[in-house]
Formats: sequence, structure tokens, C-alpha cells
Amino acid sequence: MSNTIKVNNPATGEVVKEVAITPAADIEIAIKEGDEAFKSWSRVNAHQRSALLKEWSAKIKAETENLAEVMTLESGKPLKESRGEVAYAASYIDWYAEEAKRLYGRTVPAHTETKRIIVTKEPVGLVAAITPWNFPAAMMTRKAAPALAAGCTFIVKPAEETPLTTMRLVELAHQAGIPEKVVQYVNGYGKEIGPIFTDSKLVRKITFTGSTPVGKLLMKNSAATMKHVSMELGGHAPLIVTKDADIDFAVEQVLASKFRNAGQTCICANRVLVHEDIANEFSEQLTSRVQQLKVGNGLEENTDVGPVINAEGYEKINRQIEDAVAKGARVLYGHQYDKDEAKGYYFVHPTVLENVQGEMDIMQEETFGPVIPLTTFRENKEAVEIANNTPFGLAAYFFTNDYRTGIYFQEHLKFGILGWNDGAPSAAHAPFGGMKESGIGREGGPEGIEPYVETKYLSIGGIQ
Ligand SMILES: NC(=O)c1ccc[n+]([C@@H]2O[C@H](COP(=O)([O-])OP(=O)(O)OC[C@H]3O[C@@H](n4cnc5c(N)ncnc54)[C@H](O)[C@@H]3O)[C@@H](O)[C@H]2O)c1
Ligand SMILES: N[C@@H](CC=O)C(=O)O
Repeated sequence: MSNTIKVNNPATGEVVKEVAITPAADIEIAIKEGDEAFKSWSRVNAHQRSALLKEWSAKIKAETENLAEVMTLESGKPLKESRGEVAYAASYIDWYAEEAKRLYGRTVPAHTETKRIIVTKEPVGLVAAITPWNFPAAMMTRKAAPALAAGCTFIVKPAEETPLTTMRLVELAHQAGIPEKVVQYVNGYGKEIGPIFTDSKLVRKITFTGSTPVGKLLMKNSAATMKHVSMELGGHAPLIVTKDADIDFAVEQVLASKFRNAGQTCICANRVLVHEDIANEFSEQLTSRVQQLKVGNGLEENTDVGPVINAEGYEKINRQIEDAVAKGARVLYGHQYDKDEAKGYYFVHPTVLENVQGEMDIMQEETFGPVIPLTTFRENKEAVEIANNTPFGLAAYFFTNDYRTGIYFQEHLKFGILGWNDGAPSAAHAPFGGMKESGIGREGGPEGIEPYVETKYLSIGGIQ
């Protein structure tokens, strides 16, 4: 077996770089050193940790162009989106640089005059992170920033498809003055490194973003040592357009939600439910806008939709479209590919399907591709039933200008993130995460640092 991983450019199939796989013995050493470094890092005062995080963020922002190019080369996403992701990644560090200073404890009124009760927050210890290829910068920083802010040490294993962005982020952290053993990376395959992390008694927390089956496995394997876990997993977002919605605006937001990163985003609209009275007008406008999207290599500035990550991703998308068509869906636009299996690149053209029904795979599974399945509903209650009919509960969207309808959806949709007239809800200052099989825990906002701290309660007695 090779001791390197080839990082391919998904737009051309060419090898961008080969990275060394970290041997298991070196991962064990990294874990020991990370645990050892915890003893000193957790004692560094919060203002100093905050200053180091700010310096890290400044270095990332100053290197936006290089990081964006590396990200586009290894992930295929358009350069404009990669630049956006660098800013988004830095915004988590900025936010948690401030939150570091606000990890307040509290005092509790005691039940007797002779006692005092004090509650403090302490970092959980060494954190091991496993991240996905679709957001190689932001999925790392929204774990690393709260962990470091809280006083934890951190080891990340990036996705094997996209290690380069993460490796550079870690180098920049060191250049910013964050000690080398406080933030480390290791490279390799998840199925090899996952058990090393979960078996180690020194790793006190696993934080993972990726698919639901891998999240379940990591959670199960973390039970033996009772680790803290945060799981940001798959989604299957419904997007509901009611008959009173502003159709132009809803179409624009569907495009923003669906085609970001060629549809390979966990909160992408995966099912679009349109009120039957406006379905024709909506699908005509949507299809005409989708036709204008430019598919191409992400390094070309005018590209809107880049390649999908690999053959496996392409095959899943193609299978879902074929299944839908075989069961009666109509292709309004798309269902075309530019691909070269020998070279290893796969472009899926934006596709719109109508007459999509609940029994089709695309209505049951996450697509992770630039495909919009359209279905209709008559009553809001019916839209909620269709939307909630999934084991996933990450994001859901609804477009309505009626406040009663909006509140109805807010109260009845079982999803952790809701966009009301908003197709792009992600922000470092807001809690991101899912219900049901989309995960456990939240990243971003004040909630995003809580998974990195333990609560300690001190009861002082014998006071005269
Ligand atoms: N909820 C969120 O915030 C969020 C964000 C981004 C992506 N995602 C989800 O991630 C998925 C896409 O990423 P993917 O296909 O690369 O997911 P994946 O689960 O296959 O891989 C993600 C990471 O897990 C590692 N991994 C794979 N098998 C492993 C194992 N047995 N043990 C330990 N680690 C293992 C991979 O090496 C990679 O680093 C989608 O389902 C998407 O919705 C969720
Ligand atoms: N794109 C998400 C992450 C999941 O893919 C985000 O908006 O943070």
C-alpha cells in the first residue's frame, strides 16, 4: 500500500500534489504531544489566546488569494466561492477570539449561610477533528477556533481529497504564534485514523463533519472511553415556496442555495416544494435562470458551477436522476455531463426535474449535486409533512410573505436551521447544526464553544 495520497484536481483529473500519509506511530506521538501541550495551553490566559487567534485570522485573510487557489485546485469549487470560504473560515476565528474572553462561570445562592457555590468552565482536553472535502477551510476553523479559544489542544485529520488547504491553515496558525503541539494535522484515510482517535484515552473529544454513517460509527466507537462528541452530518433540505411568495426572489435564493459548490453542501436545498397555483410560473423562471449558469473549471473567473468531487459523487447524482426519470419525473433542463473517466473528471450540468414524487430516491437521499427536483403541494400542512418525512433534520427553507404561514413553518419544521425568505443562513455568530440523524451539537455562536468545555461545580462549606 502506498504511503502517500495523490490530491487530484477534480476539474482535470491531474495530480496537484502528493502528501505523505502519517504513520500510525506518528499519530500516537501527535496525540501524546497534544495531550502534554494541553497542560500549558489550558493555563494560558484567555486574552492571550484571543490575541493569538486574531493573529491567525489576520494571516489567513492576508493569504486569501493563495488559499483560495489551493482550495479550488483540490476541491474544484469556483474561485469566487473559495475566496468566500476563506473569509467565512476566518470569521469563525474572529468570533471565537472574542468568545474566549466570555467563558463565564457563575455563583449560585446557597441553601445555607455556611456555604458558597461556584460554577466554572474548563476546557475538555485534547480534541480530535475529522473534516470533509466540501468546505476544507471553514469546517476546520469552526472546530479549531472554539477548541483553542476554550483552552483545548487540537489535532485535525482533513479529508483525503482536500488536505492541502488544511495543512496551510495549520502552518499559518504556527506562524501566528500558536504553539506547534497545540494545533496539529495528520493525513490519511478515515477508516485507519478514526479508530486511533476513538481508541485513545488521551483524546477527550471527537468533532466530526461528514456523512451520517461515519458519524454513527465514530459516536459508537467513542463510547468505550466516554468521549464528548459533536456530529455535523448529512442533510436533505426541503425548500418550500408558498403561493404568496415573491417568485423572483425565491428563484434567486434557490439558485444561491442549490448551486453553491455544485450542490455539494450539506444545507443545499435538496427538494423544492412549490404551491401548485404558482408551479408553472416558478419552474419557467427557475429553468430560464438555471440555463444561464456557466459550468467550468473553477479557476476561470466566470465559472458558476465547477466539477463534482469524484466518480462516486457523479455516479450517485446520475443514479438519482435516472431513478427519478424512470419513475415519471420530467427533465426540464440539464441531465448532461462533461466527463472523462480515464482522466478522472466529472462535470454535472445544472439540472431541473419536475413531477418528482416521494418514492423517488432523490426525495429520500441527499444528492450532493446540482440537481433541483420540483414537486408541488396544496396545503401548508401537506408541505410540512413532505418536508419532515426524512430521517435528516439539518436545514429547511420557506418563502412566504404571510407572517402566520411563516410562524407555522417555524414551529412545525423539524430542522436545526431554518431560512425564512433566506437561502443562505450560515454565519459564524449563529448556531449551525442538525436534529435527528443530521447530528448532535452546534457550531457557531455562543453555543459553538460549549461542546469544548466541562462544567465544574465547587461547593465551599464551613463558612462562619
Ligand atoms: N452538517 C454539516 O455541517 C456538514 C458539513 C459538510 C458536510 N457534511 C456532510 O458530509 C458528507 C460529505 O462528505 P463525505 O462524503 O466526504 O463524508 P465522509 O463521511 O465519507 O468523509 C468525511 C470525513 O470522514 C473521514 N472518514 C471516512 N470514513 C471514516 C471512518 N470509517 N472513520 C473515521 N473517519 C472516516 C473521511 O476521511 C473524511 O475526512 C455529506 O453527507 C454532507 O452532508 C455535513
Ligand atoms: N456549507 C455549510 C457547511 C456544510 O456543507 C455551511 O454553510 O457552513
